[in-house]
Amino acid sequence: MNDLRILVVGAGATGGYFGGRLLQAARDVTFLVRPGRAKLLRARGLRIVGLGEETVLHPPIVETGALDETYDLVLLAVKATALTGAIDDFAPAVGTETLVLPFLNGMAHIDSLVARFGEAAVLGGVAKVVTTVDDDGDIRRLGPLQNLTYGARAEPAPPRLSDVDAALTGAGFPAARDDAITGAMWAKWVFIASIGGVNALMRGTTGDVVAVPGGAAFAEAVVAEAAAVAEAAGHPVPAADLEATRRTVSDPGTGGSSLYRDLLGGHPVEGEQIFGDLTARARELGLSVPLLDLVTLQLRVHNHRTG
Ligand SMILES: NC(=O)C1=CN([C@@H]2O[C@H](COP(=O)(O)OP(=O)(O)OC[C@H]3O[C@@H](n4cnc5c(N)ncnc54)[C@H](OP(=O)(O)O)[C@@H]3O)[C@@H](O)[C@H]2O)C=CC1
Ligand SMILES: CC(C)(CO)C(=O)C(=O)O
Repeated sequence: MNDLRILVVGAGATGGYFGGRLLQAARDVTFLVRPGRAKLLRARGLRIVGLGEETVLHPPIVETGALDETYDLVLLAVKATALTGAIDDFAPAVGTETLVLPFLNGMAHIDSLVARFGEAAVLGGVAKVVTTVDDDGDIRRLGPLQNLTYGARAEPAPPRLSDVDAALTGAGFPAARDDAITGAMWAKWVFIASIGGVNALMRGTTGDVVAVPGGAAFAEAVVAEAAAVAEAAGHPVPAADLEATRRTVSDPGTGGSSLYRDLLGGHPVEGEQIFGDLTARARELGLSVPLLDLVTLQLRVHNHRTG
């Protein structure tokens, strides 16, 4: 598996960004997209814009339903709300040697992927990037953060992981293998539940929230609830990561999460996967998480209203 053949499932904010960068670095990348996105990509190209950049790429694309070969690596970059359909759509790309690396926030997707493709095929992954699909359909960077970590969720790591390393590193964004990827995914989950919870409950950026009396204490209380669940579940967030999360939610300059952008845009949000799952685990572990329960309920109402 020297020249790794990569299928990026979803050419949205994360898949379009990291897949686009890999393409720029001359990796063998194909995008699996649905018909609407295919039409737009053919018409405009895949554009990465913002922060002074206007890159236009013309990636190879395959439309869902037309996949007729397997790939070495699948980068899964769909929202959790689209996961079930996406699994069916990319399944023909998964052969006996294929590895699947998901970018999704939360943890629930791992169970769905393992149930379909088996333990050995599914890597853990943490994507950090501040991008959105703008009104023109372009991938718009809203901030400089960009990095990707990935790794085997259990020992022994698949030997093919070194090929994944070779493909993902040195491609224009920081990328690194993490041998404790499950812990890293939990740490990211706590981070995204904290920032997303603060945004969703207060309908403001963390900057808006910490600007008012009581805002910083509220933000701290959301972080504490999320961190307590991770700890009780056996995945305590390392002190440095927790400190970074606390700093981020108390920083007046911090914007909003992708969940908050979806919420403001009136789109369905990943409420069950980021909050419902966390609060269900809290209940099983005998923890009380009243703020996270409120976020869960609020996002259920939002998703019910937006259909
Ligand atoms: N945006 C961000 O800044 C970050 C997001 N994340 C996480 O990454 C994950 C992906 O989010 P994000 O990239 O933002 O989502 P987007 O909605 O921007 O992109 C998802 C893309 O997946 C496509 N898609 C859905 N179903 C299928 C399918 N069956 N086959 C092919 N393509 C499909 C959608 O295409 P269509 O146009 O057809 O609907 C859409 O373009 C989420 O879990 C999110 O929480 C993590 C870090 C940062
Ligand atoms: C960490 C952050 C805020 C950016 O990667 C994110 O994951 C999101 O917006 O969903």
